Amino acid sequence: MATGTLTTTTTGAARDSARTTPPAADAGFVTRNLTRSFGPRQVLRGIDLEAAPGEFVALLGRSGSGKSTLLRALAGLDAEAGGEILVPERRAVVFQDPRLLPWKSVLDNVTLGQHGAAAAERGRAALAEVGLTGHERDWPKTLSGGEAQRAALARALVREPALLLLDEPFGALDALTRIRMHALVQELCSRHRPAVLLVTHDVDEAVLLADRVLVLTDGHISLDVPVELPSPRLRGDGAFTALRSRLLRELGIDESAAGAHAPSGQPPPAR
Ligand SMILES: Nc1ncnc2c1ncn2[C@@H]1O[C@H](COP(=O)(O)OP(=O)(O)OP(=O)(O)O)[C@@H](O)[C@H]1O
Repeated sequence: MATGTLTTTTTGAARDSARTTPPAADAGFVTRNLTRSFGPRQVLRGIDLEAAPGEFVALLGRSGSGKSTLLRALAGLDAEAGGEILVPERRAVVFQDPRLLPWKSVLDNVTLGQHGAAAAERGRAALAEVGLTGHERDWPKTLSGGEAQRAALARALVREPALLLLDEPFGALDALTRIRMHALVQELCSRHRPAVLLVTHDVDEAVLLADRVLVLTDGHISLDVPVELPSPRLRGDGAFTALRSRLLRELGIDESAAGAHAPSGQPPPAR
């Protein structure tokens, strides 16, 4: 998947401030001095980030640290964020709940906003990619939680995003479905190569899926580490465990309280 042209959004408080030089045009996304406050509380305190096209970045942080706030700013859903955001025009978001329109068929949800035979064909192809062939004419309420989330992924894919924003997309799924979704997202991302920002509270998930893991603490990126593990990545493998321990420490989570690595696929949350 090609990276789209980056669009610059200078938002919020920084709207009138001096503009900085645009980044290299091949960046996946860029933020400069990204800030966001809610009343007196400054949640994002000037975040500078840059991700390469096709890079899979996971964002960890304790509950309320501002992960979703950062993702919403990148999605263009927050007009009040301050600083500079450079993102491709073609971007898509998948949230924890699938947000399918109940009065539209699964296929019509996937192709929402797109019309004609070519759009329907792309929608059917995206549904096939997520294993939902045969469900095109179904109503969303007849899908299981995992199927609905796969439909939401298809809706994102059909837009051929250069940037895919995932906000705890597996959070509401049972352990087995979550493992299957991990495999599906890995496969789809290796095929389409969007830049990805995955917001999660799940340390194991971040280490399993990402090329790079960030930890958000007190409004700053307190840790930014590449995930350099042999493939396939195995929970319980020495390097996996070492990185997991480092991330848990950064999150201030007692490893014994977090438990051993979780073969059940239900890793400890960073809460
Ligand atoms: N619209 C809003 N109005 C007021 N406060 C908000 C708003 N959105 C977020 N916040 C506050 O900003 C902080 C960060 O919220 P955010 O949802 O980004 O955290 P998070 O790291 O994604 O948390 P979690 O892991 O629990 O989902 C929280 O204290 C939250 O209450």
